Amino acid sequence: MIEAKGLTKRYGDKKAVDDLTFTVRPGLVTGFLGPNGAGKSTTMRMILGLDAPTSGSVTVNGRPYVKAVAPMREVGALIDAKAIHGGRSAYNHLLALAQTNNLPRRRVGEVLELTGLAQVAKKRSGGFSLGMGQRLGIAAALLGDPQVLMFDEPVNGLDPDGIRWIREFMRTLAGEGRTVFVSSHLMSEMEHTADHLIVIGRGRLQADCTVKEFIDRNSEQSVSVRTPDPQSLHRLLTTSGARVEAQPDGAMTVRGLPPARIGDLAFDAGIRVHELAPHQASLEEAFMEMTRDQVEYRANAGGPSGGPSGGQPPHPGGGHPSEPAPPTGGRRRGRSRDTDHDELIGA
Ligand SMILES: Nc1ncnc2c1ncn2[C@@H]1O[C@H](COP(=O)(O)OP(=O)(O)OP(=O)(O)O)[C@@H](O)[C@H]1O
Repeated sequence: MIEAKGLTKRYGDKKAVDDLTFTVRPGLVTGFLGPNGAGKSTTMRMILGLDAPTSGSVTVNGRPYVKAVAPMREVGALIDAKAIHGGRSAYNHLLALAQTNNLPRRRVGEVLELTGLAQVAKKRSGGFSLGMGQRLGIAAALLGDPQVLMFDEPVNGLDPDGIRWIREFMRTLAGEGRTVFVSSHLMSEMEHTADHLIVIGRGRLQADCTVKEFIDRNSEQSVSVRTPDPQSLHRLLTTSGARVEAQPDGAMTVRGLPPARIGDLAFDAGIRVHELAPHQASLEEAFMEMTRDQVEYRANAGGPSGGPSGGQPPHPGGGHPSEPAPPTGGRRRGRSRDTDHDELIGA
């Protein structure tokens, strides 16, 4: 269990983390979401005792993590998978960690098996693909068989197989009763992985709820309707209080009325309906809606973002650019998820 109370971190006059209070519970995958610069990495660093809070506190299993007697048995963390000695084999890397942390040698073999690295255990880790590197980072996190696991952007840059593997692995770890806390900017990924969400924006807590609650609160359901008589239905629905938007493919998107009411109104007016399809917003759409005023860095139309890329590990000693981005316009649709999101968060 991770508990933050009034957790605050200031850098000069900037509050990177601002009065965060939340609990990350065992047996669940808790997604930690926020646009670039929201304060996710700073929060994770404070949980691990790598940064000291300006005020407030955070505990792991009831104690500040720096006071843990056997740190690797309490928390396993994947913060920067590239932080390994490339000349060492996976086996030797894990063995060195086990020996310096007083963990049994047999755990090395066990975590290599668990993460599917047993076959390549004797190969130099410098030659590993990104996905194998992530597996090795996860193997290291599991070495002490900890109850609490923290992953900072674990699927960043992975191919679909690698993403699926990590997703299923996290679900298994939570299924074993462990606390799994994972930051990500890939909303579509979190939608399938997380049970619970903690969302922050500009350092402040924005939401602490289930994925479904978050979507319900931050998006409006719409209904796609097709009819051979669009003009009449458009008029009817508008006079009944709906907002109707004609789509280029002939369908209309209706907001403000539930599907059953739309069907009843059309039936009563003798208007045929050929399609009536409710659209549930995705987590990404709900997230965009909620955080559109809180995005700190964004790609310029003419070039790459001045901000850091999503999923960067903590910024050792280096500051971010400090230009706040202006609020975006309305919600945009009909584009690829990743393009849309990357542009918004400046990844
Ligand atoms: N060492 C530092 N010195 C000064 N400012 C910092 C430092 N580290 C972080 N910040 C600032 O704190 C804020 C939060 O940064 P943080 O890296 O925690 O956000 P994040 O949500 O993890 O974003 P990203 O996904 O870009 O890593 C940003 O405005 C950043 O500029």
